[in-house]
Amino acid sequence: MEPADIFRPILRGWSLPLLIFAVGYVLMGMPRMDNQVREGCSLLNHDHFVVYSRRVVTPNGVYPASVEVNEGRIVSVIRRREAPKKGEGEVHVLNYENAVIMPGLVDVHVHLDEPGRAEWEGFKTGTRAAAAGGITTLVDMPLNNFPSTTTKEYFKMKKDAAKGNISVDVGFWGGLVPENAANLTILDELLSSGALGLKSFMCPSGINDFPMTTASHIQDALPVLAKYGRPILVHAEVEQPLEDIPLLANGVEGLSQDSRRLYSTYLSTRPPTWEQEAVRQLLEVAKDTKTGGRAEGAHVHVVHLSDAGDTLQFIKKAKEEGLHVSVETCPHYLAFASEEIGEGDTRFKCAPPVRNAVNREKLWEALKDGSIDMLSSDHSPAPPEMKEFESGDFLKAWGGISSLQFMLPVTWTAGRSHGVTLEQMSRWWSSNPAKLANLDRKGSIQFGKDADLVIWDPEESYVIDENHTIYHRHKATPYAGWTLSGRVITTFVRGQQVFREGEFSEKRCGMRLFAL
Ligand SMILES: NC(=O)NC(NC(N)=O)C(=O)[O-]
Ligand SMILES: [Zn+2]
Ligand SMILES: [Zn+2]
Repeated sequence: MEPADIFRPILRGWSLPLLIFAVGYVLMGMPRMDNQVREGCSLLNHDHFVVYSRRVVTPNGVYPASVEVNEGRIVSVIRRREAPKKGEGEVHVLNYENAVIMPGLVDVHVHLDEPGRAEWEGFKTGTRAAAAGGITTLVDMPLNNFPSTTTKEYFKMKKDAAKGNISVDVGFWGGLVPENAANLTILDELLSSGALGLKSFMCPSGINDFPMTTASHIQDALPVLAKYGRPILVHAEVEQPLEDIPLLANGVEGLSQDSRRLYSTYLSTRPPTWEQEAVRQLLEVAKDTKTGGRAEGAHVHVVHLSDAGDTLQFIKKAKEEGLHVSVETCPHYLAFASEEIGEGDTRFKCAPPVRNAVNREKLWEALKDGSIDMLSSDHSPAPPEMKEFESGDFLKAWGGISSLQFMLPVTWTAGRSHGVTLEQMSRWWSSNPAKLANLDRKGSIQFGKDADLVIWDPEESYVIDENHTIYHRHKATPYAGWTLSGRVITTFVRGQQVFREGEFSEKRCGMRLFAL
C-alpha cells in the first residue's frame, strides 16, 4: 500500500478543513520561508537550516557541531559527532563534512572609494570580492572617496552610495581632519549619524581633501569619541627628516630612475622612526583614555603596524599601563619581505612599507602572543596608471595594496609555517575586529549572533593565475602567482547564502551598519 492510499479515506471527510489549513500554512508560513528566494538575496531556499561540519570554530574551541540558523541568527550550536539526519525535525541540513565552519571575517580597514572614485574600487566589486573571500562584514575608510567622509552631509552621501550595492554588511568610519577637530559640533553630528568611529592620518594621506592631523587634533576629538564610546583609528607615521640617510642626502629629486625602481629606495624614505615617533606622540594623548581620564570610554587603534621594533614595544607598554589602545597589522606585512620585492614591482607599494624578513618574523611572534590584536586587509587599490606599472617608479606610484579577496587563504597559507591555528585565525579576523567596531552581533559562532559564516577547505590549494576569477575592480595584486591553501566554499551573511562555488546571490542584500 502506498502512503497516499492511507491518507485517502481521511482526506475524503477532512478535505475542506485540510484545504483551509494548507492554504493558511502557505499564506502564513511560506512568505517567510521563501522571502530570500523571491527577493534573490540567498542562493539557498531556506530561512531555517542547519550547517554541520567536523570543524566548527567557536569561542570554546573547534569541534564537530551543527549550527542552526533561523531568520538570520544563530539559534543553536550543538556539539555532535554526526550530521543530523533528514527527518530529525523539519529543518534543512547542509552537511559540510570536513570543511571548516568559521565566523565570517570582519575587515575593519577597507577603502571602497565611493562616492567619487568608483574607478578605483566600488561597493559592488569590493563587496563581491569580500563575499568570495569569506568576509561578511567590512568597515569602509573615510578616504579615497570624494568627498571624504568628514561631515554628516558627506556621511549621508557615503551611505546612499552603498545602498542596494553591497553583498556583505558594511559599516563606515568617519574622517577626523583639522577642520572638524576645530569644530566639535561637526564631529558630534558625524558620530550621531552612525559612523562607527573615526580615522585620521598623522602624515599626508595623498588625498587633498583628507589633510593630516597632529596628536593635538586627536586629543581634541577624544572626549567626543568618549561620549559615544567609539574608537579612533590612526595611520601612525610622522614625517621625519631624511638627510641623515646617505642615499637621500640630496633629496629624492636627485635619485636616478634605476634607483627609483628599487624597493629598497622606497623603504629608506619611510624608516621605522616614522612609525615610532607617531605612536610615541599618539600614546601620549591616548593617556586620556585611561579609567578616570578625560576621555574615558574612547579607544585608540593603530592601523597597519609594520615596525615590529620600538613601535610595538611602545604599544605593549601602553596597554600594560591601562591605556585603551589596540593595534592591527595586515597580511602583506606577514607575507612579504622587502628583500624579496622585484625591481619596479609597484604592486607591493604601501605605507608604511613592507620591511625585511627579520621584522616579518617578529610581527608573527607579536601576533601569536597577542601583542598585535587583529588583522585587516587595508585593501586600497588604484587604477593601473596610478600604480606606475610602466615606469616601475616606486616614488611616483600610488601606495596601496589590492588584496581583499585573498585575506583568508593568504593568512592561512603564510600562517601554517608559523603554526597558526583556526582559533587564532578567527580571533584575529572576526572576534577582535568586531569588538573594535562595537559590532556586538558579529564575529563569533554563538547563540544569538548574526549567522555570518564562512565555510572553507583549509587543505585545498590552487594558484592565483589568469584562470582564477578576481572580483576586485582592478585585478593587479601582489598575490598573483601565489599558491594558496584554503578555498572558500560558501559564505553566509545573516543566514543568506551570498556566495557558493563561484556563484553569487542574484541580489545584493548586505546591510549598512550604523552605530546607535
Ligand atoms: N590613501 C590611502 O588609501 N592610503 C592607504 N595607503 C597605503 N596603506 O599605502 C593607507 O591606508 O594609508
Ligand atoms: Zn593608512
Ligand atoms: Zn588604509
